[in-house]
Amino acid sequence: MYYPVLLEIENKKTIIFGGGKVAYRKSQSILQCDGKVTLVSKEFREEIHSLKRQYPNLVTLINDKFQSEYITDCYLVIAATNSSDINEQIHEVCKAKNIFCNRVDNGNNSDYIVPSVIRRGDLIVSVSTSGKSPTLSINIKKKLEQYLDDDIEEYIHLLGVIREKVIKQEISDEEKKSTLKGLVKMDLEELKNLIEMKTYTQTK
Ligand SMILES: C[C@@]1(CC(=O)O)C2=NC(=C\c3[nH]c(c(CCC(=O)O)c3CC(=O)O)Cc3[nH]c(c(CC(=O)O)c3CCC(=O)O)/C=C3\N/C(=C\2)[C@@H](CCC(=O)O)[C@]3(C)CC(=O)O)/[C@H]1CCC(=O)O
Ligand SMILES: NC(=O)c1ccc[n+]([C@@H]2O[C@H](COP(=O)([O-])OP(=O)(O)OC[C@H]3O[C@@H](n4cnc5c(N)ncnc54)[C@H](O)[C@@H]3O)[C@@H](O)[C@H]2O)c1
Repeated sequence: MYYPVLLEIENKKTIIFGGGKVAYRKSQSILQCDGKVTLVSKEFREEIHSLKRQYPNLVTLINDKFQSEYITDCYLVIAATNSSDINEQIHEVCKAKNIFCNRVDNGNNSDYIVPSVIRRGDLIVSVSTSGKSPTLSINIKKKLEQYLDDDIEEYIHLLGVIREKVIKQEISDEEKKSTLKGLVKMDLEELKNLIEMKTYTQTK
């Protein structure tokens, strides 16, 4: 059974074997999170060359086929070749080196898998079917997107600002808890008013 987590990957290196469509999509999502990627493949899609031009310091391309020596000094590995034998070999090397490997061709045999994600500023909604149907994950994500208000990003930002101030206040833990619970019953305008009034114990 998979354990859901959020990883901090800023400036950390992920090695991706493969230079095709999936390697490209995985590279994009890592770069969006400020991670670094090293791709190893004999061929790279044009979009991958264009990522390299866009992020010259974060993307490294190695023109070679998989070799176990490449799996060193990295945080994560993604086995994204179109050969399940090679992906299996990559996973075996990772196991021996205690590095998490995502096998893109086999959701039952990966150390981690990647969910379909909605982001609105600091809000992250992840949807996974534990590898059973990525297409269903994408469909559920699209349905959930319709429920998120346009101003949710600003709303969460203000909640974060006020929460920090509430936590620093010299009031009892009980008062803090009830204030924080009250905050999420307020709407955006009410949060803005609270910030202007600088009284953070007011709740609904
Ligand atoms: C969510 C997303 C995240 C991402 O990749 O970043 C993701 N797949 C996405 C797209 C997508 N995947 C596939 C298609 C083609 C349509 C189709 O066949 O359905 C498309 C659409 C496209 O390519 O456009 C096919 C597919 N996917 C996997 C296999 C192999 C297998 O099932 O064993 C095959 C069959 C390949 C074949 O036919 O041989 C495996 C995995 N794909 C996962 C994640 C993990 C499980 C997630 C979950 O638990 O639901 C897992 C297990 C491993 C992993 O990749 O981490 C991303 C959408 C991002 C978004 O738009 O939100
Ligand atoms: N996880 C997902 O979301 C998802 C989605 C679609 C397909 N898939 C699976 O992922 C695999 C890859 O899909 P794709 O669309 O990227 O395929 P693709 O054919 O576009 O790319 C495969 C890449 O692997 C490289 N490669 C082959 N042998 C290699 C080796 N020994 N060392 C390094 N690189 C090597 C090729 O040069 C090519 O760049 C598919 O076979 C399928 O099983 C997964």
